[in-house]
Amino acid sequence: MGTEQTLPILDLNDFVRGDAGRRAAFVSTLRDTAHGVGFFYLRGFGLDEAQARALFGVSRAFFELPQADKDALRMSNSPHFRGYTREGDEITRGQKDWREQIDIGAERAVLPLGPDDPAWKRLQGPNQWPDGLPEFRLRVLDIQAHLTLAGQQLLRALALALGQPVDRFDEAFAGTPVQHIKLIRYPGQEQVRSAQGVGAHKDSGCLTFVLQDVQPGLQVYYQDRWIDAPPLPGTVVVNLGEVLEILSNGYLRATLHRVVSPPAGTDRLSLAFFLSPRLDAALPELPLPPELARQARGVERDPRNVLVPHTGLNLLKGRLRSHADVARRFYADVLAREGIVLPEDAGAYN
Ligand SMILES: O=C(O)CCC(=O)C(=O)O
Ligand SMILES: [Fe+2]
Repeated sequence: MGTEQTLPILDLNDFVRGDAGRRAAFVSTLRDTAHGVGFFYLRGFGLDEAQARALFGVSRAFFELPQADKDALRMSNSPHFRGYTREGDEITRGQKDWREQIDIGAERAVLPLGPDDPAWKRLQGPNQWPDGLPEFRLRVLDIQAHLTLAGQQLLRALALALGQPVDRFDEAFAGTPVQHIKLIRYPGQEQVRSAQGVGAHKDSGCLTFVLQDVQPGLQVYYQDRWIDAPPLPGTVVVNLGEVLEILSNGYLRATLHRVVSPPAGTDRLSLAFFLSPRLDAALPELPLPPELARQARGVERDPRNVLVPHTGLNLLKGRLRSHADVARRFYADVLAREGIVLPEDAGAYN
């Protein structure tokens, strides 16, 4: 279980506004952390504590809506994988996850689709917003914008940390990157049949930011033990996904993590933000300098989730597997063409 060990804390202002010395120190700590535990707290990411509290205020207002109102926004309405998922409808490693959530992307119009256009173009489109909660939409889009900027800065620092030109990732993340938010509520243990808020997993994309309300529960697997990552005011937790691990031949680490359901009588709110390149971006290669290449660990590839060097295709494959109901309803042609077999119940989380 948890130990006294804590994750490093970085301040993004050191990189964005610092002098040469602070910038260099930030890049060096980021390199060690992203190669080591793969998880850290970040300050100075553009959102103050009051804004974070207000976000969780509207998040709670959403989850307290009558079940029928939430179900009206269910994800299976949306070919873009946006919307509400009930507790227990998501599975990680064969076990149900006990959390309810709403998935929200960038608010963009659907892309015009010709008969020969690739299926991943269907991922872009509008969100499903709750009626009567105008502040919900404002707060969520605001935090999406802040975390996107922070992510773009962090990627510049990561490029330097990996001995690349500072703009190595700029183009892939410019303009219309994929900005996927999940607002999540984990019910207390008296209401759930296991303590699995979300089972142990690695995130599949590039960068993940987790903003937590007041309840702990997030744990990170490092050096054969689970380290607690409780909420720390003024910070967001950042971790790396499998795409960065693969692009760096395992120099960067996508770390296993999970959420333990909160104690009986409580619940836990969090927001996870997954930043990926533009749908049409090819993933940039990272030829590492020799001193880093020597420390690259290689990648453990998961035969159930083979990554291809294209963002839209990768994301679509992950989403089809996670949300079988949406897949069957809107992507039957893709399932047939690609020979994808979905699990009977819900999809496997990835
Ligand atoms: O809720 C959290 O603290 C983390 C959620 C998470 O790891 C995920 O959704 O990928
Ligand atoms: Fe995760």
